[in-house]
Amino acid sequence: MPGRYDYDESKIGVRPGRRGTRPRTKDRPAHKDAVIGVVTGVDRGRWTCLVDDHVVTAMRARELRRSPIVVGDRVGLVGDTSGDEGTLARIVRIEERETFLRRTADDTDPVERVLVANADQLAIVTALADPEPRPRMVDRCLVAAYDAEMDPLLVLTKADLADPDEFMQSYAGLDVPYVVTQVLPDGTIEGLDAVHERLAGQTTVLVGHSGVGKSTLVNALVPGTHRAVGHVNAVTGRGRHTSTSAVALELADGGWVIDTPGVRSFGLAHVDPDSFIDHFPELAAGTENCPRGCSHDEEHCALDAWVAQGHAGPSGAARLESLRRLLRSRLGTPEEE
Ligand SMILES: Nc1nc2c(ncn2[C@@H]2O[C@H](COP(=O)(O)OP(=O)(O)OP(=O)(O)O)[C@@H](O)[C@H]2O)c(=O)[nH]1
Ligand SMILES: [Zn+2]
Repeated sequence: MPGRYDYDESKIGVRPGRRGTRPRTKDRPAHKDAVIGVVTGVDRGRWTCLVDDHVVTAMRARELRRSPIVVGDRVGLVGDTSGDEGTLARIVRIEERETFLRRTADDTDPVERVLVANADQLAIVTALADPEPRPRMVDRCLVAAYDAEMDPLLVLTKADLADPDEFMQSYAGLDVPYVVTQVLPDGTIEGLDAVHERLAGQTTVLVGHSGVGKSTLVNALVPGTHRAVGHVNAVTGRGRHTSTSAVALELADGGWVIDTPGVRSFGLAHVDPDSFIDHFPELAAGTENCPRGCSHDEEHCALDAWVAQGHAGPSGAARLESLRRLLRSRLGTPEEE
């Protein structure tokens, strides 16, 4: 399956880089010469875009001044799109996003932000020890993935330090796929093949707290990227904040990984609780008897009876508990993690 960043002419309606072949429809954008690129990096007012197979640096047109343009966005580019040294193209439009990962405004950041566009998988990287896993953060990431209509994947690192079974027990009620990795004494990563398999052909955003081994993983997945590998601070258990801006990296066997060093957690106030009931189909039908506006985490919720009557199968109770945990995680703040 092609990744979302591969050009699909049926969707975009233009042939990137080839002029004069686009259909002349009446809602044709103003910039008829624009070529389509994919944003792979953003740094201080400059966007790095991939156009066909070459890299173009671009600025944002004045009329888009207020529009966030994020990694993964497909954009229309005009001006010098040669990508030659010293050239600068101009982004004149943003194509409609298929998905977007966002976070709500919170105490530390007053603006709701789109973090990454058009990705289809969210890999939540968690060390099994050093630093200790943070289940609340994982739950919040799961909710963010559901909200963004992205598939979650748990990547459990440092299996040399702790057994994954205990951690995974708390996810028994959720059908979240997971892979387990560990760095071997010779520096190779056990479990890397399984990670490759999960990432192949997908556009995957990697999130995780500092020090979990995310950079180590990215360097192994995309050799030659040289993501800075930090050291876990013995006192705080946190790694150094060594890398700063999100970047999309192409996998050799198809697909993309997007590393998001700045993203450690999600404010989730924007998330509609009804949006993730859909991820629990065997419970969703049971909500029909709920009182109007039921939060599904209250006394009169009909789901308790639904599960007790066996409608949700043998794992119904565990699933309901997981659903409620996610519902509650939405109400907390990232600071409580
Ligand atoms: N024991 C053990 N250590 C690991 C493993 N993977 C990574 N590490 C170490 O964990 C530390 C942090 O790894 P990084 O790859 O820098 O972690 P990160 O998540 O990218 O952290 P930041 O760069 O701070 O965002 C480094 O000292 C790594 O060598 C593993 O599987 N086992
Ligand atoms: Zn309910």
